[in-house]
Amino acid sequence: MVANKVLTLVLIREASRVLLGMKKRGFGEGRWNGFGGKVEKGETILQGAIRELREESGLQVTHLDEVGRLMFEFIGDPQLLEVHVFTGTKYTGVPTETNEMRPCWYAVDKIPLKEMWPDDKYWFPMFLKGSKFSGYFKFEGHNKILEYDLKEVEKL
Ligand SMILES: Nc1nc(SCCc2ccccc2)c2[nH]cnc2n1
Repeated sequence: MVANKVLTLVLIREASRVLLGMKKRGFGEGRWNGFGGKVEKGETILQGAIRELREESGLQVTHLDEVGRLMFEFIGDPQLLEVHVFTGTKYTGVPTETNEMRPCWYAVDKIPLKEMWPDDKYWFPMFLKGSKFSGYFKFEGHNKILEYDLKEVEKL
């Protein structure tokens, strides 16, 4: 039994816009997404989220709220991805392009869902409403969802 791979995903939000990054290489390349990645040994999931945000966007935050938990299964890969989704509104710094990500602000009614992971169109509306959510998506490759379940939750 392979342990889950724990990942973070940070969505910085202002009143009517969300900061996304275009992934320039690696997992999810060519898609807009929040900022995130692997949680390293010796750091908490929250510390990993804060670190990845800083490394990938240049933004510094002192507080993030966990708003979602998403599990991803990719057919043929025994390791499940366990993605902890965070949001924050108070930050310092200016969104800066890195070799990983090209940041861009998107109005909440113009989220580029067609250029994002296919599961995002199911849970992003819950995120925008300020709900907490928990979901599981089974993928074949990186573009086809074979099955999923997703629910809004009171508590993660
Ligand atoms: N939105 C979204 N994100 C991810 S991975 C997020 C975590 C991550 C991992 C590696 C580098 C950067 C960020 C997904 N996987 C499958 N569907 C998905 N949807």
